[in-house]
Amino acid sequence: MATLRERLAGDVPLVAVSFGDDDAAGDAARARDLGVDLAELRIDWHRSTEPGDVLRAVEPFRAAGLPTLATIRSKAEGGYWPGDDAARLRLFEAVLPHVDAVDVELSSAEILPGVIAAARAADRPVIVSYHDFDATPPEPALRATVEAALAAGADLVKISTMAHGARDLRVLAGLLVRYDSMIVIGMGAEGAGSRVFFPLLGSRVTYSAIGGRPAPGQLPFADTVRLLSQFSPAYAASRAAA
Ligand SMILES: O=C1C[C@@](O)(C(=O)O)C[C@@H](O)[C@@H]1O
Repeated sequence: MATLRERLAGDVPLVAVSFGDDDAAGDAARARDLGVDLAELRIDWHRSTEPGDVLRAVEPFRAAGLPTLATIRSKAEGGYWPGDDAARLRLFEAVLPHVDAVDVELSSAEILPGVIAAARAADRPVIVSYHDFDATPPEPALRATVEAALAAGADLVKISTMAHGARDLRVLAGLLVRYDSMIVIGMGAEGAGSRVFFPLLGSRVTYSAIGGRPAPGQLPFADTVRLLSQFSPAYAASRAAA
């Protein structure tokens, strides 16, 4: 079985679902049974962010054999992390050996080098991310963001911005034409098609929802699987083989 690092570097897009800690055991079992490729553990959604409690909520996903991505999203980028950055770095360090990859915002400049160093030490790939829940910045600004994330040591760069129409979708698609190792998402109703179409252009991960708290424009997991299977023979074959 390929490692998550190998799958992220491959040609077949992965379908992720985000989970909190409401019912980790049930979520992990459901995700495994449904064939979720990647469980994004939204630790900023957890009721307790004590490392021991977080590790207890991570464990069922590991036990189910699901690839895991730890995200502790800052409030500045739409998340709910209640603490300071020093505590966030400590939590990343505690969790890293127990997950397969991490996601950290480029804007979390104070902890970015520490998270990347800890991920390197644990040999885990790092997604360096950028979110804009209001708009899609112009292409030169987004290119500068991608370049900065790559310079910081990103294995993958994730750009997720609110898309208002064709112009924004073209800007976002342009990033996939220009760079490899990208995750690109157009959020919102007008971006929803990007969640199926951008993986066809090489975006490595698409995020979907099983109940819970869907991000703007996110499609249900079952719809994402159905549409991606229809348009990506490689994805359909990977599901058939799983
Ligand atoms: O950054 C992303 C993408 C996302 O915001 C989305 O729009 O699908 C959902 C988040 O959970 C994830 O961390």
